[in-house]
Amino acid sequence: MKQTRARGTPGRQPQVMKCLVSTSDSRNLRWMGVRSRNYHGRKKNLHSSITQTVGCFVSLYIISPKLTGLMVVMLPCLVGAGALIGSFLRRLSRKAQEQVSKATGVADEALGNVRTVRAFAMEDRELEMYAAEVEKSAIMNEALGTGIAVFQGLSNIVLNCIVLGTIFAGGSLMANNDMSPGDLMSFLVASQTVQSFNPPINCDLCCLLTKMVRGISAGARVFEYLTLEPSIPLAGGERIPHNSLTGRVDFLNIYFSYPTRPGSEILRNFSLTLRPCKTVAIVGESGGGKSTVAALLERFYDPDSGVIMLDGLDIRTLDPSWLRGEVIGFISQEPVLFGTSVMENIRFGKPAATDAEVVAAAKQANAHAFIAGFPEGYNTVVGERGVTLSGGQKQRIAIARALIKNPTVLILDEATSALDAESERVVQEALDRATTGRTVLVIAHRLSTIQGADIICVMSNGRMVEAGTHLELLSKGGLYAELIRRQRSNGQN
Ligand SMILES: Nc1ncnc2c1ncn2[C@@H]1O[C@H](COP(=O)(O)OP(=O)(O)OP(=O)(O)O)[C@@H](O)[C@H]1O
Repeated sequence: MKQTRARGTPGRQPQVMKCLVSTSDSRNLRWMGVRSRNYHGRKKNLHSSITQTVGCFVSLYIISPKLTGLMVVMLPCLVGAGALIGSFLRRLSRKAQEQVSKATGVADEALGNVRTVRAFAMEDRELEMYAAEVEKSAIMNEALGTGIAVFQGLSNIVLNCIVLGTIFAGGSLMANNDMSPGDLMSFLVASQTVQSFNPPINCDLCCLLTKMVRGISAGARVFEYLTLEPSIPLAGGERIPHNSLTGRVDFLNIYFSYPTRPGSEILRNFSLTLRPCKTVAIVGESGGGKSTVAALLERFYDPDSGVIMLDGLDIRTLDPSWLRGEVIGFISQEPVLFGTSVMENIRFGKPAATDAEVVAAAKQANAHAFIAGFPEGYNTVVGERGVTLSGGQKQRIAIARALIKNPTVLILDEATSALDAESERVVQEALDRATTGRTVLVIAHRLSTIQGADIICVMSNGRMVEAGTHLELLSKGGLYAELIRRQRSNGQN
């Protein structure tokens, strides 16, 4: 009896029963492979545990060959049934894990491409997609949790029945004088040694508690982010009726520094007017603040002082989701595509677009021919971030995505600078077609691409230092002429 109490808490329910029950819990989990990492962690103790178990069975056989025989017959049946249910739960667990990865993938893609998502005012749709994936994951994990709970409960009942069955069978043997009371007690005590193969349940509870504490602290950070309010609201404000929108944009005396670098002023007293249906190009040295002008127009940030107006209205009074989703089209140097089909990528610009509208936008962007050449046409999946497409193809899909919403204002942020000469020609052709009849802001490094712009603005240190047509600026012999000279001497056009 002394030995029986050695591993448990004295004075609690019969030790043999407790040991067998606790054995069942850890064994259940191991059968299911749910705690396979812990199992591998205990590999070192495996040899000694096996030796202990074999020794235990030998002792049981010496005490009562009949009871041991009964145990040897019953155990494989139970292990078999457990393995079957365990493999089912493992499959369920794998599917639940895959679903969690899928949900994480959706979030990862949306957060990784947050500028594109915001530029198309698609935050709500991305949120809905993520919520749907998380919901599926929750359902699967609930089913898995229920499965594990039912399995554990059943196992505990079965193992308790084994103890009772052993006592019953032992009692019958005692009645026939085939076994002494002492032998039965020894048999019950020896059988508990099997549990040394597995840690007791309180160890599982400790692990669970540790995980819970870790989960709570990790969750606190998530909730912290969830309660953050964007400094610029995503929606709400005035909208200008489409038929009266001209697309005139005025930047008036803008001063701006990024919130993360409050001391460094990127734009200083910057003023610029984009006239309806005209193309304005911004050029200048790298880091001069050209892309920042586009970011302010998209209202990714608000200026520290000064006003940006659309058709005479301060854009801070306008609905940001309408401004980004319907008025402004944005094409960047590195087109960001999502890991869905070509059709869905183009439709990202206008979720309600029909298939015919998608095809029309693709034709306008010089993309229809190569898309139609794919075996699956518009249903071709472009891979994560469009890896299965060339730079020029990705850019033309991005142009189609921007054009499908028929934007009044189009921003091209170095849209062809990452392309080779041939791709640039095809993309430029698409852009020339796309810019007709819209207010266009072009940000360019390669000066050869903007020589036809109605106005070219030259920026330096956050200010506009020159403005005029290509010929006017060349004849002026200022910074623009110097930039042209530098590019020519570097072998660029
Ligand atoms: N999100 C940001 N947070 C803080 N600083 C930024 C951020 N984005 C840009 N900057 C800084 O603002 C300055 C202007 O950047 P911007 O991208 O507007 O220049 P650019 O003229 O477009 O340059 P390039 O021609 O190289 O693209 C740079 O010094 C840059 O480091």
